[in-house]
Amino acid sequence: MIEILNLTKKYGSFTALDNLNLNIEKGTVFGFVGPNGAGKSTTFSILATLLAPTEGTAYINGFDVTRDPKKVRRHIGYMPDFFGVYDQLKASEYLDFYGASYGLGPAERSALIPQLLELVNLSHKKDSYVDVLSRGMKQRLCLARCLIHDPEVLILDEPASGLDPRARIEMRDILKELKAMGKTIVISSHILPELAEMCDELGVIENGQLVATGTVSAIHQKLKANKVLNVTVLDGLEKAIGFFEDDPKVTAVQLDEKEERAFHFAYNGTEREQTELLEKAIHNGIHVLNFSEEKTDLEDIFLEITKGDE
Ligand SMILES: Nc1ncnc2c1ncn2[C@@H]1O[C@H](COP(=O)(O)OP(=O)(O)OP(=O)(O)O)[C@@H](O)[C@H]1O
Repeated sequence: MIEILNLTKKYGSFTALDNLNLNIEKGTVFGFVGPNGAGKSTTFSILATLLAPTEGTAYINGFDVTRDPKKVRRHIGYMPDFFGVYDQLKASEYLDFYGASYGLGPAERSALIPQLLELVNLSHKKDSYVDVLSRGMKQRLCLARCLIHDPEVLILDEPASGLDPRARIEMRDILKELKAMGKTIVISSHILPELAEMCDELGVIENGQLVATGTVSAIHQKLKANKVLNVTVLDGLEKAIGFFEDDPKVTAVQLDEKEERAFHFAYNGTEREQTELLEKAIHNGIHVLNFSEEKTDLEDIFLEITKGDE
């Protein structure tokens, strides 16, 4: 559905996107995550046909964003990270205006607009002026605007930014509904846990390069290969450290600063090898009080993947 091929964007001598390659299948919710300035908006602007790449291109539904921008636009709904709303219009008039600019007739618009307002939970605000809506409501109205021509692909640049937790949940639920409707959704955020909840696949972007792609669990798994194990012993700390240091899959053994008798190390063995290591330790007379894996949450993973960023 979306194919990104060798996409590169330079601003003068600065490379904002560096040879991006990616395939996104129909019906996928794909999350682009990366720190500020990583290149998310640049990628989205190119996909939305608003910015020309320096090299490479992207295809949406088979149409080239550089050669066939008009056709591409028919297939996409784009929500930029910053958008203006017209303050002299009511919510329903705002959608009516956009519907008309997409060439929908009056009858079609008056049938569609209540449905869209309902989808984004704004039916009760149809007669409110757009400029007095809350930020979350404005974001949802903007999302409704993106849907007016029933595009197959939605390109949403940080749709949940600046929203409070409740508004985020509302936005997430709406995206779930859109996924259930079969839309292909590309969404960006610099908050990994927020994206992980609603995406099928993730691409981590840093300094214009895709540094990891895959399902949320695959990315998790990949990083878990370098897990950290914590060990506390009842006594014989030195003997215990010596024992673990001898294992070829153990590296970087370090004493715990906060707890006596405790240390941790990086471990790249499998789960089975990990259980065998514990059995062997006990067999060798190490009095193990605690043997546990340090929990890495998604934030840690994000920091780990993007640790090259300043
Ligand atoms: N018009 C421009 N001229 C020069 N540099 C630009 C321009 N637009 C973006 N950049 C630079 O390109 C890089 C990528 O910017 P981009 O807006 O794509 O990042 P982003 O991942 O969307 O960041 P954020 O999360 O802060 O929105 C940044 O270093 C930015 O300063």
